[in-house]
Amino acid sequence: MAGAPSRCLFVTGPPGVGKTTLVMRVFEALRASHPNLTIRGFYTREVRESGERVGFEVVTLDGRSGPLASSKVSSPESVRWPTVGKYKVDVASLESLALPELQIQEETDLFIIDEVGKMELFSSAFFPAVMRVIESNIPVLATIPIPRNGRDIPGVARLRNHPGAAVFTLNTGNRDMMRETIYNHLSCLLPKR
Ligand SMILES: Nc1ncnc2c1ncn2[C@@H]1O[C@H](COP(=O)(O)OP(=O)(O)OP(=O)(O)O)[C@@H](O)[C@H]1O
Repeated sequence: MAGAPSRCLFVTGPPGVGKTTLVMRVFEALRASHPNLTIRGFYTREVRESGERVGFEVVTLDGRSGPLASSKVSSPESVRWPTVGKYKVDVASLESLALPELQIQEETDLFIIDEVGKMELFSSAFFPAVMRVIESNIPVLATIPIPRNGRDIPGVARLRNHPGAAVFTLNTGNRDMMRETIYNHLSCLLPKR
């Protein structure tokens, strides 16, 4: 007998392949087809100045945004912030936007988490909050980085190997088909309201 359909959908793939775009298109499509569902979460997007990438920001699905990381920040407190490449990570800003979105609430029908990556994992509260979502019975669509040299960053392997997880690896040739597959999968999983 076939098992229960996966409730935790993880989208992975190389940088720039279209993970955020896929997740946001699925979100928009679900919002149109299932207007009464409560979908919570956040995504991350680049911040560009004069064509140059200068950082990333966190955007909640209800449209609030704040910094995630920047190459331009120079405030005194930022001296102690963790860095990824040339970017300083504003953990407090991430936490203030993302953590409330990951609270388990009965009325939530779907969580969207873009992404569980190196920057987000500098927050010691972030991964436990993601695990609570994964271990709840609420469906989740999340993005995770592709393993480097065959290795996941710490923590991400726990998501990938979680019972009930399905991992979708994107490339430019399959991303449109994957979007359809994920939308259809979630449509079957979500309540009909
Ligand atoms: N299906 C698609 N068709 C055409 N262009 C796309 C598609 N998906 C993504 N793109 C384009 O590719 C670029 C990168 O997309 P996106 O930011 O979604 O990638 P990502 O995998 O989330 O990147 P990162 O790893 O940096 O977070 C964007 O300019 C986006 O418009």
